[in-house]
Amino acid sequence: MRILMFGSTGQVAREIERRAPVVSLSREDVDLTDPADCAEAVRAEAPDVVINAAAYTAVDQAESDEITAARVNGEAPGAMARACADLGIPFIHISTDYVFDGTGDVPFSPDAPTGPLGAYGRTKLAGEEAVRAAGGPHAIIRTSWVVSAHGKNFVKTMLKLGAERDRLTIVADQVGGPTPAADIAELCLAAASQLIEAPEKSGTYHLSGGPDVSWADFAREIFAQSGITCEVVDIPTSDFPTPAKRPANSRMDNSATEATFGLPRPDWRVGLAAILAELQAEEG
Ligand SMILES: NC(=O)C1=CN([C@@H]2O[C@H](COP(=O)(O)OP(=O)(O)OC[C@H]3O[C@@H](n4cnc5c(N)ncnc54)[C@H](OP(=O)(O)O)[C@@H]3O)[C@@H](O)[C@H]2O)C=CC1
Ligand SMILES: Cc1cn([C@H]2C[C@H](O)[C@@H](COP(=O)(O)OP(=O)(O)O[C@H]3O[C@@H](C)C(=O)[C@@H](O)[C@H]3O)O2)c(=O)[nH]c1=O
Ligand SMILES: [Mg+2]
Repeated sequence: MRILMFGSTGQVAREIERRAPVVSLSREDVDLTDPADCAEAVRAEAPDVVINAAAYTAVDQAESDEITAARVNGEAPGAMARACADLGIPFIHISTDYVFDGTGDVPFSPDAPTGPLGAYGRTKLAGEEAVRAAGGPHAIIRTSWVVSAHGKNFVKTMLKLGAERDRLTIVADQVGGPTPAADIAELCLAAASQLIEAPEKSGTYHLSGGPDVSWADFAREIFAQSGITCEVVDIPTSDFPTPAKRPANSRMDNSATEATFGLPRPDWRVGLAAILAELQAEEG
């Protein structure tokens, strides 16, 4: 299976590169602000499958830079997907819980109505719609709260802040599933190989780690597992103002993912232990 991947420095891209031989394109190779370049890269490589692991992920920054976010998260995936459809090859794309409005307290199913609260979610939703409209075989994998030993994420932020402070205030009224990038990489690769054989598996799927937790409880588990002494104080979202509004309910129903691709919902506490072990090994 010859895989072309957009992204190489990101959390998910790095975990894919660890697991499979891929031709990966960094920002220097192809900039996603140029959708026509993305399509040309697909045509030039003519692979068996394309995975898009690149995105504009700065949620607050997107509020004041929606034009760039829309190009990277909306137009570029659309151009990639159309190039794939022309070649008749599957396109694997990653999306987010932030396409939902976060109301209620039951897990969102893949066909639940969307209603993004901010620019990042709006642009990611536009990407999903463009991928579906391209009409080729595809998997849109929505995930949430991605963590790994590399890049920017909540685990790394907590390890840094927890070492500096003995008390942190963390929002407790946003609930979702932290998801190790390693598990997303596994699903992307499973979907890639299975869609080549079975394009009828095309659709939108959810992968989020379980059990669902608040950011505050997630922080507590990070400190418990890493042996850091830092008190976590629950606060409401209203006490942590940010440019972008975030969904209160990020719970996602993973059942279709397990039924279709055979991958069960991962336990993020196990993934967290692996991430902390990797970070410790790097420190030497
Ligand atoms: N992070 C999270 O919590 C979540 C992420 N997702 C989705 O998962 C996917 C992977 O996310 P994750 O691995 O965390 O992403 P990261 O933020 O770790 O990495 C983003 C990647 O996109 C690349 N990129 C950004 N802008 C451009 C551009 N203009 N041209 C080329 N490359 C660009 C970055 O390159 P460079 O290093 O050069 O900037 C980097 O490789 C994305 O689709 C994201 O929307 C979904 C839910 C949660
Ligand atoms: C650092 C800090 C954060 N928080 C809150 C803010 C926010 O609600 C929550 C998480 O902060 P982050 O900045 O990591 O959140 P954010 O960047 O919004 O994370 C999101 O990224 C995008 C790309 C996605 O697709 C989402 O699934 C989600 O992972 O923690 C506190 O309450 N106290 C703190 O000290
Ligand atoms: Mg962030």
